[in-house]
Amino acid sequence: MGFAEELKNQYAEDWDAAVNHPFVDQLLDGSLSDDHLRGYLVQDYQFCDAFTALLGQAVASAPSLPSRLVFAAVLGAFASDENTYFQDCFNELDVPEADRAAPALGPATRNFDHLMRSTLATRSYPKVLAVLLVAEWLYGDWAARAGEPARWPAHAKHAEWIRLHNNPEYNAWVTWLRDEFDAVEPVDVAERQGVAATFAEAVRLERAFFDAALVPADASV
Ligand SMILES: Cc1ncc(CO)c(N)n1
Repeated sequence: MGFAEELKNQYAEDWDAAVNHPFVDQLLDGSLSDDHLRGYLVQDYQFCDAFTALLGQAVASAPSLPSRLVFAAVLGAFASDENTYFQDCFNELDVPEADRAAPALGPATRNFDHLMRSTLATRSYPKVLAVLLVAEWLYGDWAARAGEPARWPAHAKHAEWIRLHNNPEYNAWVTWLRDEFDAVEPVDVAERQGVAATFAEAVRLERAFFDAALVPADASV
C-alpha cells in the first residue's frame, strides 16, 4: 500500500464523513437550496484563491519539468473552466460583487486558507502535494458517488460542479497526484510525520467546510 492510501485509511473517519456528507447528498439529488449553494460557493471562491497560489507553489517546488508541466496545465484549466462555473453561478444566484471579491470568511474557510498559505510558505513539495492531493482526491471521491451523467441532477448549477470533479481528465489528475505523492514519501520519520499531519488537517478541514455549508445562512457569520 502506498503512502497516500495509508494516510487516507488512517484518517478515514473524517474522509468518509466528508465524502458522504449531507451537503453532498443534497447536491447529488438536486435538492440543495440556492441559499446553501450560494453560501458554499462564496466561501469556496476564496478557497480557490489560496488553492491557485498553492498550485503555483507546486510548479515552483516540483523536482523536474514533466511534473511542473502537469501543474501548469491544471492551473490553466482551473483559471478557465472552474472560474467560469463560479461566475455563471454567481450571476444566476445574484451574488453581490462584494461577496464575490471579499466576503466575510467563515472559520472553516479561514482555517483552510491558513493551512494552504502556511503550507506553500514551507515550499516543501511533499507538504504542498499533501494538501493538493486531499483537496482533489476527496472531491473526486464524492463526485464519483454521482455515477453516470444520466443520473445527475437536472440543473447546471449542481451538475456542472459534479462534472468538474468527475471526468476522465480529472480522474487522471488525481491518480497522477497520488503517484507523485507516493514517490516523494519522506524517509526521515519526523518529516514523514509532518506530511501526515498536513494531510490529516486538510481532511479535517474538508469535513468542516461541508459542515459550515449547511449551517443556516443567518448563523454563518
Ligand atoms: C473546500 C474545497 N476542497 C476541494 C476543492 C477541489 O479543488 C474545492 N473546490 N473546495
